[in-house]
Amino acid sequence: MSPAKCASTNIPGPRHENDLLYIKTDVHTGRTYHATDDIPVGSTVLRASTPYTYTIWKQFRNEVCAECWRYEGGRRTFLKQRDDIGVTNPAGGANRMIRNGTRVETIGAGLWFCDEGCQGAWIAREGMETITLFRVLEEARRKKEEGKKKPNPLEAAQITADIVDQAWTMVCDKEKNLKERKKWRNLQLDNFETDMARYVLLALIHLRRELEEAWIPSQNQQTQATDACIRRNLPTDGRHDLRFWGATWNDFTTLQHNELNHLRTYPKLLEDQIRIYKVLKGRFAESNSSMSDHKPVGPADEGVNREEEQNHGARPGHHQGDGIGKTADNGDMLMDLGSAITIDNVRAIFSVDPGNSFGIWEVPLTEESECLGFAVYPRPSFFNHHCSPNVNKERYGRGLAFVTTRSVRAGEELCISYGHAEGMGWRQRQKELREGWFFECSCGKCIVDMSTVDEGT
Ligand SMILES: C[S@@+](CC[C@H](N)C(=O)[O-])C[C@H]1O[C@@H](n2cnc3c(N)ncnc32)[C@H](O)[C@@H]1O
Repeated sequence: MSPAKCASTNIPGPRHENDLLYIKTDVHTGRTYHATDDIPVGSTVLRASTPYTYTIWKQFRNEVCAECWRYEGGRRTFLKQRDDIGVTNPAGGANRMIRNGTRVETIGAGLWFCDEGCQGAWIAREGMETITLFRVLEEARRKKEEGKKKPNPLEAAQITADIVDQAWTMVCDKEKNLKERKKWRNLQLDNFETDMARYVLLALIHLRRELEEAWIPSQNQQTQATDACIRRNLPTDGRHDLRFWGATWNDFTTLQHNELNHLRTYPKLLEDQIRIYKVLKGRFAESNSSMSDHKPVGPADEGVNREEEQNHGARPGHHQGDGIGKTADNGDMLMDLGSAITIDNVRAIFSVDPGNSFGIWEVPLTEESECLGFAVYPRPSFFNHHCSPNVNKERYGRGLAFVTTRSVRAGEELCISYGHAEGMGWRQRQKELREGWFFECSCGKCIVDMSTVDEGT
């Protein structure tokens, strides 16, 4: 693959997407995009350069570039950079550089990159501290997958709004008990839960940054941002600002919430979500959290260096703190996530995922493409579904472009297809959309097909 394919921000199309679209609310299908003017076939009507939050599944994590999402059918040789390894650290506090001739590793943050360009771009947007936060979360990942001890998971029929509220109220009550909360620091997550926790954590980090009026990127982050932009021939200010994640928390949370539908379909998820909340609260929002205690681990558990641990048990510049102003191993200040990790926020993040997220599909898209993860892009989530859509979604790196597949008249609704509806009969399409996206499709094609459908079609 040529380097140009790594340029995730290089998406064709207009910069001011709202010139072509407006949102109108329909009583049956909610908010939906319409064309402001006649639009020719092949026009990009909307693009999103990066999701607000996303996750790449663990099984693909070391095969996919964390920045441009390049994937080569499981080959790994193109992934030259990992986490923040090799990143120049003006603060001088790096813990995983070459020390006494030995590479010192801590547990990985689970980020691999094609090259320094992709690594720099990721760091420019997310900040070095996000790597440290991911590393802390990865420490909660169970080393071995175990069968879960969940004797009596709720049945779908038992899931009601009251039951879900009650379950979270119990968590809220337990949270008041210091002894109970201390236990949360050591809770572990299985692979699926950790992957979901990464999705939640990234959204919380973005929220926290937004709230943190006083948050000023460190000199190190600014240098990284500027370098990455220069390398990619991008402007060094404005759009590629450190605070740019494609949308705001408000954009993200105004998406349709689907908590109840989702939990009714997968009742077991309620326990997973609660466990994830406890882990996030326990590790990122408690005094003396594992962020402060973040240490190298031993060779038996992923490239450990015991000597390093002994020598640097209490590393310089490393607070055993109260969650505020902790210092990361790289010298940057770690943000305090405590105020962002609330039950309401975590529930909102979970309830936006179903029905709004886009699968991160291997490109070029074929029948055999792998689904590498999922991502939520707030603006594109206002596209409604149509079984014969007039807009197609194309992935460019971590960005999406939405392109008309035929000419569209001013005022016409612009729709994409959520799944692989093409070629399916009406009943099958309805079933897929009901089970996967929780709605009865009332697109123009379904209305026509419903009236002409034969029994059993
Ligand atoms: C990704 S959101 C699209 C934006 C949504 N209309 C809103 O107001 O937020 C998906 C939701 O839109 C509605 N929707 C989308 N396409 C639809 C269709 N063809 N028929 C009925 N409802 C649809 C359903 O409520 C679905 O859960």
